[in-house]
Amino acid sequence: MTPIYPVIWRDDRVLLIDQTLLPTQYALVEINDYQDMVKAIKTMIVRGAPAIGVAAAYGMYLGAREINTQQRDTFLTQLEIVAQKLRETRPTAVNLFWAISQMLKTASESLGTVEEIKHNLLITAQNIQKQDLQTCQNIGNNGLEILANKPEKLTILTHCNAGALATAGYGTALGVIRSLWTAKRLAGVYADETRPRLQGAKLTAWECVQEGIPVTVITDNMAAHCMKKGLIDAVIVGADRIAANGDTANKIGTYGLAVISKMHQVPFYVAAPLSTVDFELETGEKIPIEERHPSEIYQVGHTRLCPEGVNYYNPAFDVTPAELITAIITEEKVVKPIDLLAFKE
Ligand SMILES: CSC[C@H]1O[C@H](OP(=O)(O)O)[C@H](O)[C@@H]1O
Repeated sequence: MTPIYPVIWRDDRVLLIDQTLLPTQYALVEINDYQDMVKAIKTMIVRGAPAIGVAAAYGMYLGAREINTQQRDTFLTQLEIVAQKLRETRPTAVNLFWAISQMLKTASESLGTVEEIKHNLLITAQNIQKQDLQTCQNIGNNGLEILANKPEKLTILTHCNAGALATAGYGTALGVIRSLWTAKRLAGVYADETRPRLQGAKLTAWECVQEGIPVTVITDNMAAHCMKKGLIDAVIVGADRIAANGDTANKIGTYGLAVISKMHQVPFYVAAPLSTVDFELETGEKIPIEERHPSEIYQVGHTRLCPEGVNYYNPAFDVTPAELITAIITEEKVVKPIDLLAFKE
């Protein structure tokens, strides 16, 4: 099985798997400048909290590469303009902002010439990518440890795509699923299609099929019925931003899934790197929720679903309160939401 890497640094440019074309077409998009990266994040060619963090880091390097000055202060001022354009792409996933701040930190702490700063920025972007891959593998192993304590194989329900495509590789929620599968502790996956952009039906299903993991795609409104029939042993989802108290922003529909999980006493796990925790936010109340274009609701492919004259509301995320979350699977360990603060530096 060839590992899936959504962001690739090769021959001095970035290649992105175009996730808007999957599963019917696998294509790599060449990104040569930071404006292309801004567009790629906005249009979700690359998506998923950690993946857009990695993409933004490379976007910062591509932007730095285009700055033609040897004056340090001028360079740093122009790099901030690149940072702001990348910040404005999508508001919810904190990994994007974390990665940009890591790149700016490298630039401001780098001594030497502007060329040396640019070199250090590339190294930082590559390290962010490498660290995220290792983080996902650690999340996978920690999830295996906490879940594989029963003799029978597990059936896991997941929402959206928190897989290799959403990270530097391996995945967070799907990272746990991959680790369970490798350890022969997994019976199969139920993947919510995840309206309106269908990341579950298109991307999670694609990843599972690539690895031969049995996957059942269901529409989002079937999850409660599946739990009532006893088909689901646990739910594992990703995260875009976690507040200090454990309230978690994730793809729209996650909150509802947490409520029905509670109702059916199905364990509900969030799998996420610590870089997804925003310790500046005490609770999830102030997590910025991205609203996307209504066409994502009223159109599927070239088919229009709704008549003219209809209003729309298209929040891309919702916030699951900490009390509905059984535990958060991080790269360090599995913690109760209330214990997250222990990781605050
Ligand atoms: C590894 S967490 C990925 C996270 O990001 C997704 O959102 P989007 O596809 O809009 O970028 C979704 O919330 C996933 O859980």
